[in-house]
Amino acid sequence: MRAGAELSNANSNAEFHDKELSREQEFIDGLYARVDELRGGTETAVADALAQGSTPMQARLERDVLVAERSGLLAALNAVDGSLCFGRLDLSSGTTHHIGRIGIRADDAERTPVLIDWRAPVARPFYLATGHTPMGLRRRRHITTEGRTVTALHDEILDLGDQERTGHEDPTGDAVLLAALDAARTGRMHDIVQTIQAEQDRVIRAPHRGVMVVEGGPGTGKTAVALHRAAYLLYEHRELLARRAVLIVGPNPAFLGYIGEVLPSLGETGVLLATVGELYPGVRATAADTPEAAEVKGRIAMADVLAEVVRDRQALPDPVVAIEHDRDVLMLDADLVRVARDRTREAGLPHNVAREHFEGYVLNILTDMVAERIGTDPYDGSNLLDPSDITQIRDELAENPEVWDAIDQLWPRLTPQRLVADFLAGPDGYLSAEDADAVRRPVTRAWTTADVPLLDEAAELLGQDDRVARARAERERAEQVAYAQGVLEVSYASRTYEFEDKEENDPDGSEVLSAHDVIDAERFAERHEEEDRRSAAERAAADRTWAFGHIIVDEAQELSAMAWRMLMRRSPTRSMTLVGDPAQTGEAGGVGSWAEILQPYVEDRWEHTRLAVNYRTPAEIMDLAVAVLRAEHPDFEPPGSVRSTGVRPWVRAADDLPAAVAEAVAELAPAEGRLAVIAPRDLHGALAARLDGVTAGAEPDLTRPVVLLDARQSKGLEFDAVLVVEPARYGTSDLYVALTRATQRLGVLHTGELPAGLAQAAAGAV
Ligand SMILES: Nc1ncnc2c1ncn2[C@@H]1O[C@H](COP(=O)(O)OP(=O)(O)OP(=O)(O)O)[C@@H](O)[C@H]1O
Repeated sequence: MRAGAELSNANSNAEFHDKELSREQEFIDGLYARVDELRGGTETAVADALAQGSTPMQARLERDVLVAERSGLLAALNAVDGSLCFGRLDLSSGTTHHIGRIGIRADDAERTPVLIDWRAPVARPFYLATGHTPMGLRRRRHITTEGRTVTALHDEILDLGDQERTGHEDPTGDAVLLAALDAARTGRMHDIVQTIQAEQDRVIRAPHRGVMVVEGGPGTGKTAVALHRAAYLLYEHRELLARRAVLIVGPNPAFLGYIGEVLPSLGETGVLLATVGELYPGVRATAADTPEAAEVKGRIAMADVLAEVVRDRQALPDPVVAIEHDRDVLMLDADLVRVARDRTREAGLPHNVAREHFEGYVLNILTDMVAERIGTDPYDGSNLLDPSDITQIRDELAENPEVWDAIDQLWPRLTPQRLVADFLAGPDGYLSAEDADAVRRPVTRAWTTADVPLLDEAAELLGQDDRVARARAERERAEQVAYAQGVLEVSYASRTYEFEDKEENDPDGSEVLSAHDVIDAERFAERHEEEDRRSAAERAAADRTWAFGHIIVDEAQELSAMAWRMLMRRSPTRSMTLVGDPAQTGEAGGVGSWAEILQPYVEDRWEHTRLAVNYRTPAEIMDLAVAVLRAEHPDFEPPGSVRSTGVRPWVRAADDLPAAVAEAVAELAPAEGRLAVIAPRDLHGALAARLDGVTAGAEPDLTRPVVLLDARQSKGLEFDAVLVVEPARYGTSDLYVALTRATQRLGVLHTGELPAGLAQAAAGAV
C-alpha cells in the first residue's frame, strides 16, 4: 500500500517534471519566435535604409541614426542568441516574470514585457531573495538551455509554507552555481548573469556617482562583477553613458581578449576595453621596461620633473642671439628675453599654446629696438615714428626668417613624443644618478607601458600645438561649405517648375519648403560634420582628452601614480569603479594603498567594499597558495573557497625539467578544458619544444588546450589545470597569482630550493 502510494507519487512527479519542462520549452519557443520576428524586422529596416542611398542630407542623417540604433539592437539580439532566458520568478501574488539577458516586449498595443532584462528592478529578487527575506517571491527558477532547448530546471522554494512542488526542486539552491564553477574552461570568460551572488549584486548595482573600490582575493569575481557593473550602468544610465562611453582598463592585451566576450553576451558592445599602454592615441606600447625603470617612471614626482624639462626648453640666450635685419644686427640678450619669458609664463598656459604670446613679446621687443634706432630724433631723443611706421616695422620683422629661428631656439614648438624621448635619452640633472641610469635609453619610437602616462603628462604640459590641425580643419570646413553649397544648388535646380512658379508668385514664400529655405550652406556643413558615424567608444579611443562617463579599472593595484593621474584626467566627474587585490600586486610601480592612490583626487570621498568568497580556486589549492603568502605576512586572511574538490595539489622535484614538464602536462591536461604551464620566460623556448602544439610567444592564444605563460601574463586568467614551474624564480605576489589560477588541479615542479612557505606546505601537500 505504502509502496504503491510512493510509486504513484513518483509517477505524478515525473509527469509534473515533464510538464514543467515542456511548459518552459513552449515559452522559450515563443520568445525565440518573437526574437526572430524582431531580428527580421530590424534587418529589413537596416537594409531598406541603406538601400535608400544618398538622399537629401536630413534623410541621410535620419537613415544613419536608424541604422546605428537598429544595428545595435541587432548586435544585442545576435549576441544573446542561445542563452536568452535563464530564470523565472513566481511571485506570491500569482504573477510570474521570466528573466533574461535583454528585455523583450510583445507585439501588442501595450507592448507587454515578455522577458525582463536582468538589470531591471523587477529582476532584482532573482539575485537577492532568500527564504529569510523572500522579497515577495514564492519560487525562484533557474532555467538551463542548450541553444534553444531547455535542458534543466532548478527551483528554490522561498515561501516555506508553499506546498506545491514541481519535481525540479534544488534543496541547497546552489546546483546551478556549482555546475558553472565546475564547468570546463574555454579560454574565454563567460558571464555570470544566471548566478550573480547577493554580495556581488550589491556592487554591480551600486550608484554610479563617485569612486567605488572593490577589493577581494583571487577568484572572488572582481572581474566578473566589474563587467556586469558596466552592463548595468549602461542599462541604467543609457542616455549619458552611450554618449560618454565606459572605459574598462585591464592589465594586458591577453586579459582583454579573455574578457572581451562577456559584455557582448550581455547585449552590450559600446565599451572601450584598453590597457594603460593603449590610452595615448597614436602610440602603442610594444617595448618592455625593467622593473626599476617602470618604478621610477611611475612615481608622481615625474609630473614635476617633466614640468621642469619643459621649462628648461624655454631657453635664455647665452649670452645673446644676434638677428640680422635690414642691414643691421639686433641683439636679443638674456635680460630682454627673460622679460618676454616671464610675461608669457604668467599667463599659465601650456607651452605650445603660450608660444603665440612669446612670439608677440619678442616681436614687440625687436620692434622697439628697430624703432629706437631709426626713429629717434638726434636732437631731443623723441621718437619721430607714427603708429603706422611701427606696424610696418613689426610686419617686416615678422617676415624675417631669422626672427623665427631665434624664437624657435628660445621657445621651440614641442611634441610630447619628442620631449619624452629626449628626456629619457638625457635624464641627468633631473633625476638622481641611480634613477637616471634606470630610465636612460637611446631615442626610440618603441614605447613602453610606463612611457604612456609620461606622454600624456607631456601632452598636458605642452598643450595642443593645433596650428596644423586648425589649418586642416579650416580647409575641410571650407570644402564642406562648398559641398553644401553645391547640394543646395542642386536641390534648388531640381525643384519642379510648378514650385518655382508658386514661390515667385507668393509674397509669403513657398508653400513647399525645400532644403535651401530652411538652412544655409554653413549650417548644412555643420550637420554634415555631425554625421560622425563612429560610436562613442570609437571616438573616445581616438581622443586623448575624452571624458568618459564611467571608468572601470581591473587589477587596479598594478597602476602607478602617473597612470592614475592619466586616468583621472579622463574621468573629470570621478565616476569610477576600481577592482583589485593588493596581495596580488606584481608591478614595481604599483601603488601601495587605495587611500594613497585616491587622496589627491577625491580625498577620502570614496567607498570601499570587499568580496569575501573565492569561486575559482578549490580549498585544497588555496591552502597551498596561502601558505606562500603567510610566510611573508603571517596575518594574511584569504577569501574562503566556495568549494573543495578532494583533489590535492602536488609539488615535485625534477632533474630534467623539460621532460618532467611534458610528463606533468600529460598527467594534468583535462579531457575537456584548458591547462596553463606557468614558467619563467627564459624557459619558454625549451619547454615549448617538448610540448605538442604549444608556442612560445608574447601573445598567448588562450583558447588552445595547453598554454605557456609567465606569471605576469597569467594575471586575471584561469584554467582547469595549472602547472607552475620553478616557483622560486618568482616574487611572492607573482607566485601567489600563479598558484591561484586553477579551477580543478595544480602541480608544481622545481629543480632547486622551494620558496619559504611552499616547502612546509608541500610536505603536507604531496
Ligand atoms: N556568481 C558567480 N557565478 C558563477 N561563477 C562565478 C561567480 N562569481 C565568480 N564566478 C567565477 O569565478 C571565477 C573567478 O572570477 P573572476 O575572474 O571575476 O575573479 P577575480 O576576483 O577577478 O580573480 P583574480 O583576482 O584572481 O583575477 C570566474 O570563472 C567567474 O566566472
